[in-house]
Amino acid sequence: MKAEKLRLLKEYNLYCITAENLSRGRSNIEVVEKMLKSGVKIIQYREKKKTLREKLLECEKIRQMTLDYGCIFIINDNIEIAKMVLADGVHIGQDDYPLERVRDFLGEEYIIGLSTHSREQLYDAHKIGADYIGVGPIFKTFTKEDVCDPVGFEYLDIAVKESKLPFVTIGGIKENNVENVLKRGAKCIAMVSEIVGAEDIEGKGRAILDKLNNWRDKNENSNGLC
Ligand SMILES: Cc1ncc(COP(=O)(O)OP(=O)(O)O)c(N)n1
Ligand SMILES: Cc1ncsc1CCOP(=O)(O)O
Ligand SMILES: [Mg+2]
Repeated sequence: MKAEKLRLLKEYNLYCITAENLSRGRSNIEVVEKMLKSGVKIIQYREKKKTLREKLLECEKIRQMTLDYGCIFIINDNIEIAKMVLADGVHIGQDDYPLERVRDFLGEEYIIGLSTHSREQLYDAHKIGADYIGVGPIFKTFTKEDVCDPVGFEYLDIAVKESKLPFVTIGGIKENNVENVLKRGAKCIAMVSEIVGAEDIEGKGRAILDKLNNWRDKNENSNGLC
């Protein structure tokens, strides 16, 4: 079950993250509905400003919606909400609860993703039992308030060569620069503002999924990896 979900993170895929403040007046629920209709298979709920009660109510709804569409549901930071709504997993950063404690709290079936910004953190993530890692921010981004400097392609190249875990590339990635990231070997791509800020979220999601699928077909066929 978990292995099947993790396969989605290993493949060419679009990993969509919510941000109501960038959603042009649309609610997280409306945005998630559109993401799901576009065919996205991994959604993270990331919400920094709402109360726990508000977040729980939204996550309960999104849990049901993602189950209806066969989409993985990851919750950022709020590990207790993830347990309450039976999400598929959580995403934590270097300053959040230690991964070992999160694993104790959630158990083996939950997916735990960990943000990494350096080779040292990548190896640590393997050691402490992360299921996948975040690699970024690749480019400059204004979406995250306390973001560190971009790690650029230098760390992405390390992750491509040395990560034994699935990795999700994040930070400043858009429809018009995603190929630069794919060229370095990234497969699972996270986007926030590009998706939630699009006038036509469904169209934008489909266009990026098409781009990833075309890239996969072209490159995996020519490498004889299919
Ligand atoms: C897929 C993915 N990668 C990185 C992050 C960032 O997590 P974190 O460093 O904990 O920062 P916040 O998102 O909590 O501000 C992420 N959320 N998802
Ligand atoms: C949550 C997060 N973690 C690292 S960069 C980032 C935000 C990425 O947002 P965008 O895709 O809009 O640049
Ligand atoms: Mg965090």
